[in-house]
Amino acid sequence: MGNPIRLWSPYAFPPVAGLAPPVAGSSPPPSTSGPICKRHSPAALPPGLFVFLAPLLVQSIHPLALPIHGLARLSAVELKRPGDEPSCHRGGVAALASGERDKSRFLGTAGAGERDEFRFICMGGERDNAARMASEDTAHADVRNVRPQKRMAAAVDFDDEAAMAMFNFHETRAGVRGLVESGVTTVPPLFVAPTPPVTSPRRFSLPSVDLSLPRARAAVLVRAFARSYGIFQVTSHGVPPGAVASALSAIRAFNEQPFAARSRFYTTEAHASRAVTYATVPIPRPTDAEPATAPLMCWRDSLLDPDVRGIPTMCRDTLLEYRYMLTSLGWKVADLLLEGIGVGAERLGELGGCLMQCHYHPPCPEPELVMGSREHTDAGLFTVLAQDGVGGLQVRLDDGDWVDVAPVPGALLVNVGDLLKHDHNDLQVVSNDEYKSMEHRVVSKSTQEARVSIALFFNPVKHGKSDFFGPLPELVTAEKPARYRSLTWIQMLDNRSDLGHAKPSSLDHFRIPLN
Ligand SMILES: O=C(O)CCC(=O)C(=O)O
Ligand SMILES: [Fe+2]
Repeated sequence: MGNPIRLWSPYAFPPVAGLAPPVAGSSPPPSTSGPICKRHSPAALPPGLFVFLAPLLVQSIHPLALPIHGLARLSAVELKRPGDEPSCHRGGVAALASGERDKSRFLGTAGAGERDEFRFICMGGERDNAARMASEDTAHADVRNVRPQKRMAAAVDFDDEAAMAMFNFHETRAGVRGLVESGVTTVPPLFVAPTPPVTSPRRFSLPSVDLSLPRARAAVLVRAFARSYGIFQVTSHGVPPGAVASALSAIRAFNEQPFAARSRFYTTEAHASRAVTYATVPIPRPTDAEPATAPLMCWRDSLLDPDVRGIPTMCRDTLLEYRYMLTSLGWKVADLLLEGIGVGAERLGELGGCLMQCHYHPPCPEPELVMGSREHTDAGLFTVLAQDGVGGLQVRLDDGDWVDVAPVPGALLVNVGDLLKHDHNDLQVVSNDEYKSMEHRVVSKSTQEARVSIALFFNPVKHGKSDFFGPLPELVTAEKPARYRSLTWIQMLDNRSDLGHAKPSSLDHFRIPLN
């Protein structure tokens, strides 16, 4: 089989040096993420040409693919198993490429997601068809619970070309770094931000807390900065600078290995037996304003949630050590955040969910056109972030301006998440709006240098259907009534997937209007 990438449309990707198709059985099935987007201009490719090329394309990208005729539209359904608790904290995205049966043959597999949902993207079939096919083809799903995915049902018209381009991109298993290696001089359309990110020239210094200060003083500062910004940096945090530098270097080294070595890890699926997902995953933003756009892929490759079993050996020890140290720092920060709102540290319970995401932002030939990470707030309790010296992280100030957060050697960033949970109480929700979560994003700053960052998300340990978070009772008074209804982690994530990860926050859905 030749190179699986065909230069067939403006969305096509150039060949990647050394690229070989995955060997059947040696790697997970091809997968593509399922952002939610609407149909956009069909003018990019004459429909006749598309129909003509589609069978060739599908055959060329997967050995099992059979010709299909009339690749008309994409459909999606979401399946949920009733009563299931979320089993892992990962986005569950599955891919289906169409094939023989009713033009909807299952080629990808379903990924168990953070809400045990399965999202199928079927090419060539209508939604009902997709639902039927999905229920026939997977043993995981309860047919009675097949329901059209909320937004996709309304805007199911994924753009065929864009979705196909995404499929192709993932098929290369080479990531964004692969594009750069192939010598692209322009950014493929899938990565072009609908609105190029604008940076305000204003200088912004991130507030800083020296953790070697007396505890009471540190708590006052943490409180002040968590209230006014929702993001601050910590110094004298006890994590040796060498440990941070080594972790960042290990991620760089992993991503800069030759294609053959790194592509083994490339998958967009959450794999039970491989707790690492190395992929470029778009952050969907269903609320994107008209004109509708194709899914925006971020200019980055990420190792998501590397757990002991899955971390590539070349960076395993370094990352585990880093994670261990950062977890103790996380405890310290959690203590201070709670103390800052007058809640005893003994109420902290267990900070169970720690999720690590290691981002590699390759240099970009047209940095002004891409997003390294789309604008968003973090969902959980808080995040501790390490970045190298390249820069690109930005925060949105209250007046809407996006400003650079210049990297400070040795400092780590703390970012308050939407949900500061404690036991059955809880953050911005728990803290009854004492703290805020700040919108942030990453832009590309360099045509030459790759940027590396590692985010460690501290999430609620209990995230079942009966684990409700709400404002801590001691923070609710006659003067300051509860600002949020109680919610579960699942409801929170559902709202994020419906309403996007950026502000106005999906949290607003749970806000109690003040008279
Ligand atoms: O890469 C960064 O600096 C930020 C990453 C981030 O915001 C995230 O992973 O949530
Ligand atoms: Fe973030």
